[in-house]
Amino acid sequence: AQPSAPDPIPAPLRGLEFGQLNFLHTTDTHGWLAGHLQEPSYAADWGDYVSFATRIREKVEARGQDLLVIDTGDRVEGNGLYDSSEPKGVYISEILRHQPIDLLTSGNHELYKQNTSEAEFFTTIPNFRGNYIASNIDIFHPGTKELVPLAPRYKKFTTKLQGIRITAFGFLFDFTGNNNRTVVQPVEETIKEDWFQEAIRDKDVDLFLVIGHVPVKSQEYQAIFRAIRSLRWGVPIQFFGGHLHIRDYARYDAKAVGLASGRFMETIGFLSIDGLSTSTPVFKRRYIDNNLFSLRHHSGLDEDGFPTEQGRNVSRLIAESRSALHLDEVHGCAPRDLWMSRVKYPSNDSIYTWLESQVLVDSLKDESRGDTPALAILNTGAIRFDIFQGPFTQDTTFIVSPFTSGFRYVKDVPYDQAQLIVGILNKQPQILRTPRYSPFTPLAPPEQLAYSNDIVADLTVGASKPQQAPLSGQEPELIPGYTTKDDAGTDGDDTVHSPISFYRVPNCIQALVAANASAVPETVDLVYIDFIERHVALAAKFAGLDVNFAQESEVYMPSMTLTDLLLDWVKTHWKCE
Ligand SMILES: Nc1ccn([C@@H]2O[C@H](COP(=O)(O)O)[C@@H](O)[C@H]2O)c(=O)n1
Ligand SMILES: [Zn+2]
Ligand SMILES: [Zn+2]
Repeated sequence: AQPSAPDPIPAPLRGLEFGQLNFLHTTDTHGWLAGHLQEPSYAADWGDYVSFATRIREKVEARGQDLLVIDTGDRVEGNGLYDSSEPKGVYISEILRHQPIDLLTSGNHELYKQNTSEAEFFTTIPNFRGNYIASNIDIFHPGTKELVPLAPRYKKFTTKLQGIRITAFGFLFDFTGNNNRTVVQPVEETIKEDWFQEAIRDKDVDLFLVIGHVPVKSQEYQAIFRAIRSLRWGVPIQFFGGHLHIRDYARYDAKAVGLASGRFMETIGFLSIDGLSTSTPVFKRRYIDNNLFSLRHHSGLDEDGFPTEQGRNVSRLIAESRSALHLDEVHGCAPRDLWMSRVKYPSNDSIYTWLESQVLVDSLKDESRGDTPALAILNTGAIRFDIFQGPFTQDTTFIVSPFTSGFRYVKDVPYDQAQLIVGILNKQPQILRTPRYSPFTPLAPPEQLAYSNDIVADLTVGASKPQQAPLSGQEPELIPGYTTKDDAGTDGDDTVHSPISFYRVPNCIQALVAANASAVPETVDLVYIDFIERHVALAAKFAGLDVNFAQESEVYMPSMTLTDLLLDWVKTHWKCE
């Protein structure tokens, strides 16, 4: 049976302040279109979002105002609904298209693999007829082999009710890990192109709208802001961003702001602009917790009035898709919660400590290498979500570890030098993982940024697994969750939460896998996830190793991915009572 999403939770809410032009924004949904089945705060699904967007549109249009719905990429990779189908993504693209999205663009995850970028080209882009923009991405057309824009570079349009004239761009940050059938032009170069320079010289524009898979506090957005502002000092500029998986709001000047709306369908971003043509436009932002209590409240409708027929159909489609994919099939039962950053690393409840000390030690072994000890290095970014105590399902498998990266190794490397590599990788700034905060937020001197076990106390951070809303005595107890601090202050979240502590996580972890755990080996097989090969190769050089990775590395445990390794371990070790 399909488990139903947890009941909505009553909590103190801040309302939406509508304006002349209103936006709803999602980013980095990573396939979580079924919502969070184990977390009441984020349990609404894409069907509920379809109903919500309709209800908000009805509300603002009744006041003569306009609504635009935006998505800024990374719609793929990270959830069983996307990753467990063959081919990947077939259910997701069918579900996504039922939300009328006015403007959307690509994230880096749409470009890691050739299949994924071609699915964008042949399915998602046609599904959103004319609304998908790709200002700095090209693709080699799979038929003609010619290099062509992935989608139109920009779009000029007017809004439905007020005829607001908008020129919209859609950018990806300066990403270099894309597959070789695509080309990502650095933003700083794209903005010198004639088409961009002409577009920003157009005088008949009331608003420049820049959507992108780009952090709102980034050099890329600063460059776009400067390019537009240097020519068009009086025109408002609205940015929507993503990629860092955080809630964030940036104020570039009195007429230019940017909003980032979190990750994994936890957040629906809301933004309104009033007084567009005045010298002092007013911007209001809200980060909505994606649950039915919030969505109904902001729509001003109850359980019966809120859902639309279309929304209900999409929720049904999601349930049917999950069923077809057997996402609720239980592979084992986790005996306790394991956290990515809610506890210190290393510690008993750290998912990374569990990986190092149990999963890798028990399961990493290439039969062809006999008893040769291995030193295994993983990037912490390969793990995407916490594990909650209880059933570990087919869905959990991909939620925790969606990527198809396998292992590679270099034989017989001196252990003394190999064991230095992880330390070198962890001295780098955030590579190989998504930082939970903006790199522009001053946190600590740079030398301390690499990795320390300090609590990250007052950051804009995400929440995991909020408790049920306990009401004791007169005072409602707050539910732990997002307590966002951004350029407009601390009142952005719709739900008033108590804060959650987060701890820094290193870029990489390592485990020594050896038959005789107490002996220090002379040489080891240096094993690593193939995704991080170029970083490991560079760090190995710094460690004094003379290894040509392109020539000397080989596949370790052929056709075994980290996902397979984890799942096998869970099936063997986490039996349900
Ligand atoms: N095969 C892969 C692909 C990605 N990663 C990790 O994901 C990070 C990027 O994800 P965003 O959602 O933040 O764009 C990347 O930095 C890696 O940490 C991976 O491990 N393996
Ligand atoms: Zn992402
Ligand atoms: Zn991203």
